[in-house]
Amino acid sequence: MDIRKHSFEYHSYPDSAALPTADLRLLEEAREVTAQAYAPYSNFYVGAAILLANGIVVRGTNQENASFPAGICAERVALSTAASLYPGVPILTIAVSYHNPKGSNDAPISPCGICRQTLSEYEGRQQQAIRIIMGGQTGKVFVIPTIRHLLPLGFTAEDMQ
Ligand SMILES: O=c1ccn([C@H]2C[C@H](O)[C@@H](CO)O2)c(=O)[nH]1
Ligand SMILES: [Zn+2]
Repeated sequence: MDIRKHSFEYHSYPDSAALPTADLRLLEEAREVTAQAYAPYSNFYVGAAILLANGIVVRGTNQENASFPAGICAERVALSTAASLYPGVPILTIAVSYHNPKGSNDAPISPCGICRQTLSEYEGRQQQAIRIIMGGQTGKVFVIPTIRHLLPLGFTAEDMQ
């Protein structure tokens, strides 16, 4: 038996003003697009903005449903849209933000388990890291260099070979 350990490094910025310009721009898009979310059940409005290698930004929002499990997160809406409109174009970075009208908006949120699995699949397919920027409307911002860090010991296509 041996003991193994996972740890990872990421950047934590005190607020978005400290971000490199391109990252700030992408986070601003994620913040902005929260206004297009359809979240009448949770009232938690999430926005995602994906920067593609061709320079195009694709945005997505959470889309809820009266049948709750049919709802889909902003990250997966943005990923599916990017892959459908620009197949084969690598994803460089995804920024995720939210608007929580009844609570606080000043801390980063991190993707749910299903989105981590989905993000991992896209990262695996393109064989190039996807960076992820997480931030609220204000406050601290985290920048994580690869999705791999968010899903240690994740299940992948290789496990079925
Ligand atoms: O990273 C996240 C976390 C939550 N949600 C959505 C799912 C649901 O519509 C609402 C509350 O969980 O926020 C996202 O879109 N992305
Ligand atoms: Zn999710």
